[in-house]
Amino acid sequence: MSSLPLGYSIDGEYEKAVEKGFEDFPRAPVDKPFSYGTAGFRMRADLLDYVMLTVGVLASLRSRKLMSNTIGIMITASHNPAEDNGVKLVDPSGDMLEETWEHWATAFANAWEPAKLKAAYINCIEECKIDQRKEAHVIIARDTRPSGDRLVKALIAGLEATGTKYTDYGYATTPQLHYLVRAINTQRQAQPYGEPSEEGYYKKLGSAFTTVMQYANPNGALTVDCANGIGAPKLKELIKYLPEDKLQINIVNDRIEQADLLNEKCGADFVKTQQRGPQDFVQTAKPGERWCSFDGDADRIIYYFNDDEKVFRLLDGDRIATLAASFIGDLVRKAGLEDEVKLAVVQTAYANGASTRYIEQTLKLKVECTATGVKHLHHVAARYDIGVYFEANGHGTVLFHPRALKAIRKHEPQSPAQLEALDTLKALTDLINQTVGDALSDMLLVEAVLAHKEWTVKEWNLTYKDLPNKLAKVNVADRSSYRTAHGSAERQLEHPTGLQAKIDDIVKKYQDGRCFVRASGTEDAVRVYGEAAEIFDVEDMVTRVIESISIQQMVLVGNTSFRDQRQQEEHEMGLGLERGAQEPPVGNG
Ligand SMILES: CC(=O)N[C@H]1[C@@H](OP(=O)(O)O)O[C@H](CO)[C@@H](O)[C@@H]1O
Ligand SMILES: [Mg+2]
Repeated sequence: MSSLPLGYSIDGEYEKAVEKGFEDFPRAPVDKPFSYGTAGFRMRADLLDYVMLTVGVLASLRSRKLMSNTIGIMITASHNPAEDNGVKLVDPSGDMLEETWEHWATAFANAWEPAKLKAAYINCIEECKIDQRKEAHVIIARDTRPSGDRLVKALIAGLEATGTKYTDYGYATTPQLHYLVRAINTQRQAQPYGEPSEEGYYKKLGSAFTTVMQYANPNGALTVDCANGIGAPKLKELIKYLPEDKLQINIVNDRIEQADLLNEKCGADFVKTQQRGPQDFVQTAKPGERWCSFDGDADRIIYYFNDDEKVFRLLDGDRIATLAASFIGDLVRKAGLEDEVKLAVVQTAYANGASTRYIEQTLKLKVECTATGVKHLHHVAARYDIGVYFEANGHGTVLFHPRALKAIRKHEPQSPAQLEALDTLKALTDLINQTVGDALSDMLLVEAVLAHKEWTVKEWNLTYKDLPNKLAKVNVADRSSYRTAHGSAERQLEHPTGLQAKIDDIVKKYQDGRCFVRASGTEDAVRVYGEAAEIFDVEDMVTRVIESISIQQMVLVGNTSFRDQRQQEEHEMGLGLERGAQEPPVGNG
């Protein structure tokens, strides 16, 4: 046993190796600091090697801090183009990395030289009281991006430098990695989450789906657009574990060997933001055919179809949330558990107002609104007996609190109908990935609910009518100057000063108008979301709000970058804005 103070490795071997690791993977020159955000680190893959090394180092500390439990590392850039990549950490429960540790990830990634990385490392050990003599365990997985191979090497260098035991699971979807982490860490508990292997994941989903479907008839074919990503081979594998006679799945966009096709004019993000289907859909889909799209790492899913007039209809995350909440709510009632088990739905400000109204007024369920980013929704949903959460873009899941699981397990059915409801409910707790939104699991959930309700996509779409809406993006030089007010669920800007009053003035002119502006957490842009009773009103309102941001932007930029009044005027004219529309300058904050 070392005679060093608690926290240090024998002879400082890890500290030295961390310092040395920096020399092998020097930090690429970048124009702004890295930041561990909503989706971990995400950027052009050629800038990421050093970041990977530091993530490996951090994961080892996180594992040592948490009683040597296994930490997950996922290498993916989700729906971004193929040349990007990214990395995120998964905590032992299968949740995302605890928020209080994000600043360590940022600090490590921004250490400019070997001595600084070593200092940040020692700082973390001291502040978090980490005993390095404890074992560290990590598992790794990645999506299909070509840069993944190289980046794994940098990551492993960080793990080896710190004496971490690791297993590389190769290719997996992000939710599969979350599943594996939880399954590994609960192996020796009374209620293990599942077999800790990829096969265990398929077996769990397959057998739960078989149980849920024993009370329902097949409901026609589903076509799945896999975004030319990791979802394709994993869905093909999953199909082997599903009851053949209950669901027919056709797969499109499964060309993972052609890296540049990843997310290219296909996938959940493309469909949601462009409000149109991928090419195969446009060319082949008949009215009423049921389609869905995954994103690049298969943690998001969006459904859609063409109606009889060939109008494209999107069934997004809000629709999946309402479908799941209504079905699970009915099961809870039918099972006789409505007094014990309460349900709530968690959304963000991007949820369509019509969905919120439908949940509150028709389904009579509680709705909570949180900040954007799954981790915010997840934490709020986890407080409820059953918390259904989805972002409008199709990322979400349903969480069953241990007290709800216990109530479901212990309940004695009083009739065959109660037994059926209870059986189905129990199977749903296994079918639904409890760690994170999961396109494969969510797809089976939607398919099961539609089959039980004997609904086509048209009937699903009829439950409520979406308010016409638009999500736009304005690229800005410094998104950090756009800040929303605390407690406003990101619906009110408090900075730049005066902009919110301008937006309020615009919005009040439109029937059922709602519009808000917030800085993206993942891109150098601000997002503008608007909805109103009529589509032409939405267009008009969003255009005006964008104009007011562009003017604001010029004011902000004008204070710092324009050489003179003339250059600023030329810039404005280039944007086609009228001089008279300009606001008096407000400070650049
Ligand atoms: C409006 C929108 O869709 N925002 C997305 C996007 O976040 P932004 O912070 O808006 O860039 O990426 C996040 C990570 O994938 C996702 O959680 C979120 O829903
Ligand atoms: Mg994703």
